[in-house]
Amino acid sequence: PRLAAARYGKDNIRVYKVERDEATKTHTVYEMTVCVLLEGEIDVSYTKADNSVVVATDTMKNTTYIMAKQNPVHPPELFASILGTHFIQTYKHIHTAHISVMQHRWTRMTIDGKPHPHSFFRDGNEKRLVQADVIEGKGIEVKSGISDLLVLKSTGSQFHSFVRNDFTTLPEVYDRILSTSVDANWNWSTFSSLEAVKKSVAKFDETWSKVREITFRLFALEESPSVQNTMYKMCEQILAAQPLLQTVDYSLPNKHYFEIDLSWHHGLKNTGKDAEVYAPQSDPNGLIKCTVARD
Ligand SMILES: O=c1[nH]c(=O)c2nn[nH]c2[nH]1
Repeated sequence: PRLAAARYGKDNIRVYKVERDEATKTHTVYEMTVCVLLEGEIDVSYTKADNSVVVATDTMKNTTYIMAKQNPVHPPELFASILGTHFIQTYKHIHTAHISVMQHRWTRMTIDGKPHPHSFFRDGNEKRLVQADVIEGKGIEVKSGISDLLVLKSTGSQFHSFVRNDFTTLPEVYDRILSTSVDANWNWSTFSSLEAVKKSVAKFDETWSKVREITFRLFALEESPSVQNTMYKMCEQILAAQPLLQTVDYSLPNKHYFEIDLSWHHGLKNTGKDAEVYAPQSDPNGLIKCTVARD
């Protein structure tokens, strides 16, 4: 047998950083979970028990904290690129660094109508994601994303005219609840170096905001004929908004809410246009995926 592939590192490195503005006494906080996985001339550590090539995963954890201290941790695309570049520059036998960053939400509190200088709350389970693959001799491949952005609309969604046969029971519907948890990713054209990432640094927050805005607007405003069509339109608009993106992909679970027929209770109407009380379903759920390319 031969070692066909190998990468190793430290996962679930939790990092918090506070930036203190001395002039305004305002703090900004960031919290993220980092994964570092390295590739290179490391085979002998697997095949020959030769640890001379092993950068300990503990060292990677230490390095992550030091780099977070000495560099900006936001936007996460920049920090991931800095961290990955450090590894391939510092260890000549390491040729690829896979860095993933999951940024958690700390949204500033508004107290008496004013943004509070150092108080925040976790407004949702939504995460901002980055996967940066720093590849020696090639450049930096950056994939940005959001996950766990849970949305619901109480009408403005339909699903009909689908295949109907002797396996089909789903009724045609012209007015339904639509709920999903958005996992979206957008892939940047390869950056030639860390310098190129730094030149584009303003684009990362800008694009993340644009993706959220487009997702919310289309979700809310579209009379959705299906999850498929609405997510395709989101991807189209995101590609149009940022020329540096090559592909956009969405993965949307369909979180179903079933009508409850209560007519057995003295004829109580609660279906169709009279439906008000529904049974949210945890499973099974639809799962609709797509990748849209620019070309
Ligand atoms: O938007 C939808 N797409 C589908 O493919 C589907 N299948 N059942 N319900 C559905 N809703």
